[in-house]
Amino acid sequence: MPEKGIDQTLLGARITKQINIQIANQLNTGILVVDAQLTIIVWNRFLQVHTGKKSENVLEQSIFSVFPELPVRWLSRKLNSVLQLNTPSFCSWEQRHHLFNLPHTRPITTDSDFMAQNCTFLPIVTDTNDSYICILIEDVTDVCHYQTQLKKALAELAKINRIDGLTQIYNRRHWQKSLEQEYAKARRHDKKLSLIMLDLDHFKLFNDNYGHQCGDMVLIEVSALISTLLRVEDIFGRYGGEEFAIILPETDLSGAIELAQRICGRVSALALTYKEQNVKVTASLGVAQLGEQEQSYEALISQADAALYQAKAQGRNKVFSNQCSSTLAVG
Ligand SMILES: Nc1nc2c(ncn2[C@@H]2O[C@H](COP(=O)(O)OP(=O)(O)OP(=O)(O)O)[C@@H](O)[C@H]2O)c(=O)[nH]1
Repeated sequence: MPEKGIDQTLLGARITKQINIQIANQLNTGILVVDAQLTIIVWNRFLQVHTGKKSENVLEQSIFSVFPELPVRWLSRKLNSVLQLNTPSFCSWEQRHHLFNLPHTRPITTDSDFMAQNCTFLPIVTDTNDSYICILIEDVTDVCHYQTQLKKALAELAKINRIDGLTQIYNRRHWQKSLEQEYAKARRHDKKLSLIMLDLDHFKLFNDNYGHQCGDMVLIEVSALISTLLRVEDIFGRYGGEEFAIILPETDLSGAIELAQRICGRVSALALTYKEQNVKVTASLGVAQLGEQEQSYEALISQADAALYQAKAQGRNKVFSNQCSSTLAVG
């Protein structure tokens, strides 16, 4: 009877071992077990398929000789802490895209030739008190690919949300939001803030005389030119059809007027051609500096707008500044 019991226990253990091996070989996850010296003890079919290395060629070998690409210092430290603390550890594809150079088998084009991996490091202690680490390598190439695509799409959407499609400068919504923030900053830190509103002169004539495409070309070229004249902190946006606006943080009125005059001169000197015809463009500009009396960013826009209106009324291709309700012609 006792002998039969021992036989059955041995048989049970053997069956359990075979079941475990078969499960390990059918899983779509790499299973790698190493001992305390980081020598490979278990190697499943997934790893055989993805490395092209059979178990007889890797068992009893150091993990670092089978995978020379592994970061030795980082992984040794990680595995040692798993052994010493007897707690699992994890490394996601977001931390390291892959640890093991296993080629991915997807027909999709991804940023890497290798399979993205989530790796789990599990401590195993046997009843004879021997320590091992089971490394599970999960193929997350699809997750990584679609998340990367999603991130790119979201970044593109965020850009579309901020950028004017025609001129590639900030659109009105983003520009106005920026002005609101700059206004609050200027008020909080008692800093200077100026604004330039710019409107192309008789712009309707470009469309009427040469067609809408010519009008679009003028808008693109003028905004590209102005972009080259600004500092990185300046915030340039398309306010309306042929109206542009520039926020000038930490800039006083004289600095803003100087810039506006430079822009006015450079726009009128712009040599544009459309279908072999010379196209002449000029702009009118209104400048305002934030003063005590403006209680909102909208009030600052109104000041610059009033100055722009004066520039138009006084014959165009001019810079006007409006401060403390006195209008000053500067162009
Ligand atoms: N091609 C083109 N035209 C636009 C665009 N947005 C607005 N416009 C045109 O810009 C013109 C603006 O005309 P107006 O507001 O009369 O101003 P203006 O002709 O520039 O005259 P002043 O501002 O008084 O000098 C209109 O004909 C609009 O159709 C655009 O994206 N592309």
